[in-house]
Amino acid sequence: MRDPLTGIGNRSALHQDVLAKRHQTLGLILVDIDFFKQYNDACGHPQGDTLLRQLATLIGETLEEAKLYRLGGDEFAALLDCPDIATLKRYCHQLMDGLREADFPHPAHPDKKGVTLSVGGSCFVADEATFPYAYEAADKALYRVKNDGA
Ligand SMILES: Nc1nc2c(ncn2[C@@H]2O[C@H](COP(=O)(O)OP(=O)(O)OP(=O)(O)O)[C@@H](O)[C@H]2O)c(=O)[nH]1
Repeated sequence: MRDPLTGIGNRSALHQDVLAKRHQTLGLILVDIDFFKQYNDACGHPQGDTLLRQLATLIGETLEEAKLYRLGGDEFAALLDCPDIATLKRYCHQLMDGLREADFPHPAHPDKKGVTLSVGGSCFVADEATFPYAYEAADKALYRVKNDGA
């Protein structure tokens, strides 16, 4: 249940890990690369693959406590123990700080920035019934950020 490109877990692994942590309070952080299509078009698909691997490493290094997953395409997830929203926010800031420090170039970024990520998260008590809602909340938060151009 690993993603062959990055070696981290895949979507099924995320579901399995949530169920294994039933009744625990968890944070789910979803991460999506901005303008990845343009990155591939400008740098080539193999370099796009390299960026995906580099980001998997970066997310792992900046969120040491988390388990990581590639959900498909340019989407990643991190799952970690998280007692409250303040902790979740701290983790999200930690990730964005790590990305700024890494300063990956993106030659076709429309805002002439390096690689940027959209990040959204939610806290939930793990259960098969709560997970879909937690996922939807994190996904909505991510797309609010993406649409704001943050
Ligand atoms: N290099 C590489 N590219 C991939 C892989 N899987 C998906 N993609 C590419 O990821 C891109 C995702 O495109 P979109 O979903 O439009 O995402 P985006 O360009 O980041 O758009 P925004 O998120 O709205 O900024 C597509 O061009 C896919 O071809 C992969 O394994 N390797």
